[in-house]
Amino acid sequence: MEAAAASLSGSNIFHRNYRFSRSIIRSRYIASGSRYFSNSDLNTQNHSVFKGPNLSNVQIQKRNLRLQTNCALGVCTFPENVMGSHHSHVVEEKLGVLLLNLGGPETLNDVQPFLYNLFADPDIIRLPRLLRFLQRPLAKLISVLRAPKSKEGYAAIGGGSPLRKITDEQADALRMALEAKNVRANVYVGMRYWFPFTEEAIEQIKRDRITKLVVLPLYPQFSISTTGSSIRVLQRIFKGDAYLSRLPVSVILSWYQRQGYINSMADLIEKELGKFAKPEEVMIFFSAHGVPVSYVEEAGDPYKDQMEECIYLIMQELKARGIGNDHTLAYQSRVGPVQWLKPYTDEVLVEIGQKGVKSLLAVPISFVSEHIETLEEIDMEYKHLALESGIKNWGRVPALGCNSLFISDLADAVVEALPLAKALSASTENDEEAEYDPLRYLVKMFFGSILAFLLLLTPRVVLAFRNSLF
Ligand SMILES: C=CC1=C(C)c2cc3[nH]c(cc4nc(cc5[nH]c(cc1n2)c(C)c5CCC(=O)O)C(CCC(=O)O)=C4C)c(C)c3C=C
Ligand SMILES: [Fe+2]
Repeated sequence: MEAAAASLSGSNIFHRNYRFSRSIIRSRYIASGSRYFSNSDLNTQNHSVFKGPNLSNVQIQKRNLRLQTNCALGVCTFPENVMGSHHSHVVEEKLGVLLLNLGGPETLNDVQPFLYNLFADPDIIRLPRLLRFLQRPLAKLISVLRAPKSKEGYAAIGGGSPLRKITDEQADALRMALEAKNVRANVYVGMRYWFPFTEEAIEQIKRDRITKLVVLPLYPQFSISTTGSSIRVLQRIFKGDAYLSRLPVSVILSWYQRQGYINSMADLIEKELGKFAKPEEVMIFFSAHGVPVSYVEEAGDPYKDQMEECIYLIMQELKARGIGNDHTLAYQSRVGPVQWLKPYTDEVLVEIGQKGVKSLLAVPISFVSEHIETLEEIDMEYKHLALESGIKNWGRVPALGCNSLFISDLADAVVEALPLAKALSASTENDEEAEYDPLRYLVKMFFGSILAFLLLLTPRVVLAFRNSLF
């Protein structure tokens, strides 16, 4: 988020279907094709100067357009809450930082309702508009079917997700890092699918009479399914709320390109490489959480591009330190019968094992806390698969968690976002979401359940789900 919010005009850089249109976000994504980053727009060190290998001018131009999504939102105001700054305001400024995260079940009994919340999210299962009435019945069905497999995973890591505890620790660490930079702030945690829900965090923010808010999703790269989904929730909550719609807010959409984050990832990799007998022979294996291909190709999700750039930047940093190992990127954790981003982690592990790679360092890249997909999927399933496929020496980079360089960099990101805070003044024009009507909801649920049930009896669907869900 080292970018400033330059001109906030025009259409959306997410092409075609995916639009944050009815939202706070729409008008603030920068889209003017002719506008390239100027030095005053961005910290050019990490953005306009960056050139990936073998990119044509058109690609670079496209890439720069995409990079503009990294800009924080809003303009003006000043860091009144920076301790020691002088101002003549009568109302005392109270800064809030809202950390957004996914959330995870804390007990095995939470698993099915957690999965229901996840699959009921239209940014996770993206149904065509005409079929949206099926969302909740489908979510119910899929969550019930998926729960046994998920429960096994959570049982294997101690009976629940560690995400809440880790995120709370990160919130605390961030508050202290801000304080060390003379910025006093309340730091809140808002989860998308489990407690403490984003709605609860916002309620607390209102009770605390926060006067300026920085929203910081704990996902380094932007995806429709993660940051995008959480921002939609914020839009819904802010809309129509007199206090919230006037609250100056700055949203940090992605921060994978920040030097502090890149350096702390490089530090972790360098340290883990040092544990191998022959560090230079180790393949660095980045494993990112996948998303369905349609997100990227049809909905314009910048996730894949940002992931590739992120890895490029980390490898550049390692190269600058004299570390020139081979590396590769693959995508893990696919769910359901659709195509996900390739290559798939499990397939690549087998392939490189068979090709004779003997030492491998797994680097989880899309998330900054330990969770089921690092502790169970990578540490157990993928490690087993890799060793079976001929890899002899296995290592895994820990998630960043409360790494002090990393947290300090997040604190810098917050400070940089402060002057960009702007009231979101939610617009209701063209609102797609129908007002809540209980009768309409019941009718939808009834017919939706019947349809979902019939759909599930279709032999093709039965087969697809059996292979991919359980
Ligand atoms: C950047 C990170 C993530 C992306 C992108 C993402 C997309 C995505 N996820 C699912 C389905 C599931 N995800 C689940 C757990 C889960 N997902 C992420 C991160 C991203 N998801 C994390 C960190 C976690 C773990 C949370 C925890 O409890 O520790 C699960 C539940 C676990 C399981 O059953 O495997 C599901 C299901 C989809 C469909 C999707 C994109 C469309
Ligand atoms: Fe996920």
